[in-house]
Amino acid sequence: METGNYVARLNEYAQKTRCGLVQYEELDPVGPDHDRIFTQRAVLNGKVYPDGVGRNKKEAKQNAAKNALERLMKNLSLTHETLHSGLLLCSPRVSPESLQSMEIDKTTIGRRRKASNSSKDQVLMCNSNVPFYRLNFCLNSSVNLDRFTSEYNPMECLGSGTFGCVYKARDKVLKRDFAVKIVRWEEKSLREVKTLSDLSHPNIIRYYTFWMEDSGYSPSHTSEMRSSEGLGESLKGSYLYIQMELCDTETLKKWIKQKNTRSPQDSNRQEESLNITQQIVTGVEYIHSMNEACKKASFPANILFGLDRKVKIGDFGLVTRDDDDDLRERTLFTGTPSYMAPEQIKRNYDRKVDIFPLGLMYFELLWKLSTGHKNLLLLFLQEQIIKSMLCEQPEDRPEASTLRAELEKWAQTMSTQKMLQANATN
Ligand SMILES: Nc1ncnc2c1ncn2[C@@H]1O[C@H](COP(=O)(O)OP(=O)(O)OP(=O)(O)O)[C@@H](O)[C@H]1O
Repeated sequence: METGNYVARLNEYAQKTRCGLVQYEELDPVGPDHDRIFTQRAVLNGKVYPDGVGRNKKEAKQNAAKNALERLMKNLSLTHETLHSGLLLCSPRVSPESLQSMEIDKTTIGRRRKASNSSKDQVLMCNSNVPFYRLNFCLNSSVNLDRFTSEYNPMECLGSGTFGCVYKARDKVLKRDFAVKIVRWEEKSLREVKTLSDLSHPNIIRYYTFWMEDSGYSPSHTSEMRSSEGLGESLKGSYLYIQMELCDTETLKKWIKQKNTRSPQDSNRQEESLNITQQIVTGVEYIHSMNEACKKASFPANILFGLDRKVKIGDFGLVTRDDDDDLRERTLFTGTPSYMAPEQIKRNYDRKVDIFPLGLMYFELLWKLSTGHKNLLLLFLQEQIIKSMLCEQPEDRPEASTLRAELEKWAQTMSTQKMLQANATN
C-alpha cells in the first residue's frame, strides 16, 4: 500500500504553522474479532479532522493524518487541480502553504479525464506516484473523479431508500467491505452527513468519510439507481458518496416480521426485545448528549444489526440540532407518520420527540409475546415504561438516560425471574 508517511507530514505542517502537537483520537474498533476495522481521527489546534480507517491502528492513523492534510488543503482554498496533482500528498518537501503559490504543471500525467461535464480547466491530473484513489473531501466544488470505482469494487446493491441506493463495496486497498450510500447532493444531506461523521458509538452506524462526484454510480445505467425513487430522471448532477460501516441487511423491521410469524410462545422474544431496546436507548442517549435529536432513529426500518451483532441506529433521516429553528422548520414532517410524536407536526419540539417512537417500537418488539404472556405483573411493569414513553406531553416523557436506567433495572428483574424459574424447574 503506497501511502507515504502522512503522520510525519502532518507533524511537519503542525510545526511549521505552529499549531501545536497533532493528537489522535482512537475510536472503538468495529467488526468481528477476526475482521476488525480501526478508526482514528487527528486533532490539531482543537479541531477534529475526518476519520481514518484501517486494518490496524497504524494504518488508521496514517489515513487519519492524510484526511487531515486533505482537509487542511481545502481550507487553504487550494484549487481542485492542485489537490489532485497530489503534490502535497506525494512530496515530503512540499508544505501546504507553499502549494498556494505553486505553478501547476498541466503536463503532469492525466491518468484520467472525465469527458462529461468537464470544463478544460477541470482536467484531473495525477502524478504517477500519487495514490490517486485516496483523495478525500472536496465539498465546495464539483468533483470529476470516479473515486467510488477507483477505490472500491462495487458489489451488490443492499437496498434503496427515498434518496438513493446503498451498495456493498470492497475497498481495494484495505480489502474490507463497506456500505457506500449514494444520494443526490443537497445541502441538507451534507449537513446530516457532517453531523453523523462526528458521532462515534457502538450502537450507531459509523460514518467514515464522504466525498462528492459529479455523477451517480449505476452498474448498468438502467438498474437500481434509476429505479430508485428520487434518482429516476437522471444520474447527472452532484452526488454525495458516504462510506459507512457495513451491517447485516436484516433490519429490525425484518426481525419483528420474522418473530411475528413464529409462535407467540417464543420465549426468547421478550429478553431479546429488551436487549435491543436497551442498545437503541443507549445510542439515543449518546445522540442526545451531543445535543442532537434523531426523529427517525427509532423506526424499526432504520435499525440494523452490525456484523459485530450489535444493534445499530442507521439512517437518522434528518438530524436536527435542538437549537436549530431553521432546520427544524425545513425538516418538519420528515418522520414516518405512524411513528411520529404528536408534537412533531408542530414547530415546538425537542429531543423528547425521539422517546415517543421508541415507546412504539418497544411495544412492537414485544407485542406478539405479550398476547400470550402469562406473567401479567411483569408485563404490566413493561407497559408502564412504554406508557411513560408515549405520553402526549413531551415533558412527561422520560429522558433517554432515565429510560436506560429503567431498562437496566428491568433487565435485572427479568434475569432474577429467569433464575428463579430455572431453580423451580430443577
Ligand atoms: N450500513 C449499511 N449496511 C448494510 N445495509 C444497509 C446499510 N445502510 C443501509 N442499508 C440497507 O439499504 C437500505 C436503504 O437504506 P437507505 O438509508 O438508503 O434508505 P432507508 O433509510 O431504508 O429509507 P429512507 O431513506 O427512505 O428513509 C436499508 O433499508 C438497508 O437494508
